[in-house]
Amino acid sequence: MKPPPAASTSALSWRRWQRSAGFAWAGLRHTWQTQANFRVEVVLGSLAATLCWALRVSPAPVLLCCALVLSLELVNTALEALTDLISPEQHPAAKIAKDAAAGAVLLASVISVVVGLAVFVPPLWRVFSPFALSLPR
Ligand SMILES: Nc1ncnc2c1ncn2[C@@H]1O[C@H](COP(=O)(O)OP(=O)(O)OP(=O)(O)O)[C@@H](O)[C@H]1O
Repeated sequence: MKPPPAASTSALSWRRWQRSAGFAWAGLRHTWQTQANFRVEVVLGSLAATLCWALRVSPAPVLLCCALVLSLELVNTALEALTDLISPEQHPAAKIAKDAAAGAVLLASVISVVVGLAVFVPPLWRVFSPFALSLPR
C-alpha cells in the first residue's frame, strides 16, 4: 500500500500552494515587464471588460477571449525563453518553434477581434443609431 503523501507535497497544503502561486506570479511579472504585446493585450482586455459593463452585455465571451490571448502570450514567452536557451544560434527548428507560438497568439487575437465585433457592434448600434438617424442630411 502507498504511504500517505507528506504534508509539503499534499495538494491541500496551503504553504505549497502559496509557493506555486509565487512562482506563477513571477512568470506573470516577467512577461508584463518584458513583453510589450502582453501589456497592450492587458489594456485592451480591461477596456473590453469595461465596455461590457457599460453596455450591460454578458462579459463571458470577452473574458474567455482575454484568458485565451493572455495565456497564449505567456506560453509564447516561455517557449521563446526555452528556445533561446536550447538554441542560442540560428536553427530551422528554433524558428518553427518561435513562429508557431507567435502564430498561436496571432490566431487567438484575430478570433478575439471577431468575437469583440459580434458582442459590441449590436449594442453600440442600438445606442448610436438614433443619433446617426436624426442627423440632418
Ligand atoms: N535561434 C533561432 N533560430 C532561427 N530563427 C530564430 C531564432 N531565434 C529567433 N528566430 C526567428 O527570428 C525572428 C525574430 O525572433 P525574436 O526572437 O526576435 O522573436 P520575436 O518574434 O520578435 O518576439 P519578441 O519580440 O517578443 O522577442 C522570428 O521569425 C524567429 O522565428
